[in-house]
Amino acid sequence: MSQPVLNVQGVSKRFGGLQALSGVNMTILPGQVYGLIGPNGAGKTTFFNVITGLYTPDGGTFELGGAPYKPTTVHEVAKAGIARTFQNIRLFAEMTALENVMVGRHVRTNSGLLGAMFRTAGFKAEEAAIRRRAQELLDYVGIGNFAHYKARTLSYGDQRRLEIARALATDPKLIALDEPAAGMNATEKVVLRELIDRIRKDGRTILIIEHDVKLVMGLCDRVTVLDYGKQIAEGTAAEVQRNEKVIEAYLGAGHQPH
Ligand SMILES: Nc1ncnc2c1ncn2[C@@H]1O[C@H](COP(=O)(O)OP(=O)(O)OP(=O)(O)O)[C@@H](O)[C@H]1O
Repeated sequence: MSQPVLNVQGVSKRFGGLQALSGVNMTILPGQVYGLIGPNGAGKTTFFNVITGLYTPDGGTFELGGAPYKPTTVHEVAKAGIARTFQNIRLFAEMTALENVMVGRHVRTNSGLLGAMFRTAGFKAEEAAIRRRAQELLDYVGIGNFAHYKARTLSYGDQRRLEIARALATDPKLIALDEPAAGMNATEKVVLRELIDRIRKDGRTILIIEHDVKLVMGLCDRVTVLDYGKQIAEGTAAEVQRNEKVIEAYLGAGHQPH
């Protein structure tokens, strides 16, 4: 078996009296699209926030590409190789699409602050390379024509694609998408699905939280289901879909996986 991209075991997180995550395990192999689903309040966002350094876990072990990593700060996690998008889009609204992606790329650059201040030759060459790469990524996600538009002027679907481009700019080992289809219409969802498929085909590994169960089932190689912070099922989309506990959790929450 190939080395997992992400291997986390026993992840726990408590908020006061609420056990938001209890002993969650996840192993994601290279090239997989891995889905994380569950009813509202199940702990999906908390899990994302823990593995990406936004929340400090109460317990758990964390490995990325076979090496332990400490999910202590967002910056450290980005450097270690996880890039994420957010349920509530977080772009620099007044910056252009291109600039937003360039910011993402800076995680991987060498010229330090002094280089930037004195605009050294090395800095300028690096900046030009970053700009080229950022434009390529905008083209890749299908919004290359909007490179010079301010992020806030883009449509909702395009802002989500811009977030994906920015995440890709860090050359992540794992790209974590937090409800990428939220608020999208049916046509935008089809385009998103094609994009995620393409990202996978290009050798990336993807973790995705998604409420649209149909999208998850069509896209994911494996799926984990959380309910009240506990992992109630893990397996292929087909296995998870016919799991009694999963059906019950969704029926109890008033909606059914289909
Ligand atoms: N910062 C926080 N402080 C206190 N409680 C929190 C915090 N973040 C999440 N919780 C609680 O932890 C539980 C899990 O929430 P979480 O947002 O992870 O669920 P979710 O599965 O992402 O839900 P949704 O699908 O609605 O986004 C909920 O009961 C929530 O109220």
